[in-house]
This record gives sequence, C-alpha cells and structure tokens, in this order.
Amino acid sequence: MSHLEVRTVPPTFGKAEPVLELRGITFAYDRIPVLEDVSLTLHRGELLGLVGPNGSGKSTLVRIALGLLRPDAGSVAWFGLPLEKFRAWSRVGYVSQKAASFNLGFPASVEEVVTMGLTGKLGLFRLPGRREREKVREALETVGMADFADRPIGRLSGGQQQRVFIARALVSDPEVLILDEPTVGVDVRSEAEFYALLEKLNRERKLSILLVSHDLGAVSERMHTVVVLNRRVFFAGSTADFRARWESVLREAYGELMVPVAHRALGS
Ligand SMILES: Nc1ncnc2c1ncn2[C@@H]1O[C@H](COP(=O)(O)OP(=O)(O)OP(=O)(O)O)[C@@H](O)[C@H]1O
Repeated sequence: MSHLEVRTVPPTFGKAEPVLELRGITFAYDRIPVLEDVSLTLHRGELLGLVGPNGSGKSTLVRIALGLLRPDAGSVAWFGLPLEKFRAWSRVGYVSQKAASFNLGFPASVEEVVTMGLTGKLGLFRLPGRREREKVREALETVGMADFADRPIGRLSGGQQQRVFIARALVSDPEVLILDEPTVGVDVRSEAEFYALLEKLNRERKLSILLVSHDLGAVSERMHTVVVLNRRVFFAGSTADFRARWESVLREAYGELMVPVAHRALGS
C-alpha cells in the first residue's frame, strides 16, 4: 500500500473541538492491570487509528469510553461533558468487534437491522414511518448496500454485513463513529473499500472516527492520527510522525519480533 498518499494531520486539529477526551484512564479486570494512565483525544473531523497487539487493552478502552466499564482512575468526556452527564448517545455511533461475525441464522432483513439503529429515537415498539424508512435507505445507500435491503442479514458476506452494521450506526446521524476492528475476516478488496468509505464519511458527513485496528499499514496510510497502545500509550501523534519513527515505537510497544512483520505491513 506504499503507493498511497500519506496523510498528515490537518493543522486545525490542535484547535478543533475535542469530541472524545480520555484522561489518565487506569483499569484492571479483577486485579490484572490492563490500562495504565491512558490519555487520548479525538477531535472533530479526525480519523484516528488505535493500534496495539492482542490483549493490549484497545477494546477495554473503547468500552470505558462508551460507559460500559468504569475506570479505576481517570475521566471520560464526550463533547466537553463528563460521561456521567452525557446523555446524547445518538451523537455516537458504535460498531463492535462482534458485528462481523453475526449469527448466520438470524432471520432479520438488512432493512430491519438498520432500523434497529433508530430504536433510541423511535422507542422500542413504535413502527418506523416514512421519514425513518427514508433515513434507513439513505444510510444503506451511503454504504453501498441499498440493493440488499430485503436480504436476510445472515445471507451476506462478512464485508457486506460489516457495511450493514456501519449503516445501522449511521442511521441516527452520529457525529462520531467508533469502530472496533471491523475488518477482521474481511478480504483485501473489501478492506480497501472500507477505508474509502471511512474517508467518504469523514469528508462528506464530517464524521470523526476512532478505528481500532491491527492493520498498521492501513492505519498509518489512511488515518490522520495514530495511538499505539499496549497497556499504556507508546505513541500518539500524526501518522506522518509515526511513519518517521515507527520502528522504535513498535520495538518498545510490541517487542522485537514485530519489527520484520511491520516492515512488510508498512512497505518499507
Ligand atoms: N471480561 C474480561 N475479564 C477479564 N479479563 C479480560 C476481560 N476482557 C478482556 N480481558 C483481558 O484484558 C486484556 C485486554 O483485553 P482487550 O480485549 O481490551 O484487548 P484488545 O487490545 O482489544 O485485544 P485484541 O486485539 O485481541 O482484540 C487481555 O489480557 C484480556 O485477556
């Protein structure tokens, strides 16, 4: 992927409004420490890649950001409001790691699955009206899945399912999207399309995106900023800065073994 243009951080990020701010997050499952003094800021309009080896605490950090787990220390703020006071969750779209391995026997149609993304706005038992159905269609069009609206979700490929789950997260018009390893089990072509979709959403809908990923190559080329996590933060900055010193960062964060692998992934 080395032929792709390397993006740098738009200089406005430093001044852009923070969408999500994690400060000094420390967390342990029982007594096993998983995160130590982790800070991370996602600004408006930023494409941020959160990378780290297996078990480095990425999903845990996301779950803390979403208020699904309570940190032992540190704070979370959304749009400048402390998590405890933040209620406007329709501003935040989330696609979990498990979305790509959806139960193939699940009978709901693509349209129904995306409509579920409106539950917060609709209430559980109200049927969607014309306006809501338009929103669902619009979200499916954005991800290129409008032709599949009537198809049972279980009869789609992993990459197609992933797009449907992104549509479900988009249907409430969020300002930020959190994606936890959504390209697991997806082929290279779908992966390239996936990054193109993220760029489109960022450009056209001004979405801020936090992407959890293992793919150092794609993240360092397609995102604006990168955070390298392994219990603590080993790097946070622009992808251009990361590419200038990735070898020492990865040696520290992942260990020596990762360096030759990363050489291939980063195409250098
Ligand atoms: N519910 C849990 N109870 C106890 N330990 C857990 C739990 N969930 C995760 N862990 C442990 O916490 C650590 C961090 O896990 P986490 O899922 O946050 O890592 P990750 O970086 O997202 O990993 P991966 O890249 O493999 O998805 C791991 O050692 C994991 O085994």
